[in-house]
Amino acid sequence: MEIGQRLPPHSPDCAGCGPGNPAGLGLEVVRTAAGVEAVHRFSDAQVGAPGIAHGGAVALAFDDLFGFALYTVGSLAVTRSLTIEYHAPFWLHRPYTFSAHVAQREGRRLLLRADAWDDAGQKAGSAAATFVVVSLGHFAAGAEQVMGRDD
Ligand SMILES: CCCCCCCCCCCCCCCC(=O)SCCNC(=O)CCNC(=O)[C@H](O)C(C)(C)COP(=O)(O)OP(=O)(O)OC[C@H]1O[C@@H](n2cnc3c(N)ncnc32)[C@H](O)[C@@H]1OP(=O)(O)O
Repeated sequence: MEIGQRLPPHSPDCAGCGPGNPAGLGLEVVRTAAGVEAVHRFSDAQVGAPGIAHGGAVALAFDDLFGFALYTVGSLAVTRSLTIEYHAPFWLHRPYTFSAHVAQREGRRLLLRADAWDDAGQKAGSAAATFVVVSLGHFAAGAEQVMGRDD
């Protein structure tokens, strides 16, 4: 993976980054020297209080970006805990730069950190997460369910 390279979505319909999910954020994520980065503008579909992105949508952006940071360590892992600090409102339609990296690894535990800045360079949020490394089998039951569905 080269610096600046666009990374592939987790799945076509991923709520964070899937291009086929009209209700998703549609994050476009690139590799950086330290980890991964995405510039995102929250839309009217992610509103909470008028003009401000819903905190859950902001958490989705952080969580999904952490999912991309896994590419930098080549491990398959899932979120076990996620903590968000909301330093300032995330205004709709304004660009925010999210960056994330893997800070530490202890056995199956990956400790991840992320920050988000507005276009004036003010920190709007930060996040910390514990991901736990899983095998491909972790996703098998969900994939079977999707393939067997006819609705
Ligand atoms: C068909 C193929 C399709 C493939 C397609 C692939 C797609 C690849 C997509 C990736 C996509 C990412 C997208 C964004 C990220 C999500 O959205 S992930 C989805 C949300 N997260 C989940 O659904 C996870 C649900 N939780 C679980 O399944 C289980 O709890 C887990 C996380 C697998 C862990 O269960 P477990 O394996 O039984 O592990 P457990 O023994 O509880 O803990 C493991 C270790 O972590 C430690 N630990 C547990 N909790 C904590 C904590 N809160 N703090 C610190 N340490 C902790 C434990 O102490 C233990 O440490 P060690 O004893 O090993 O030193």
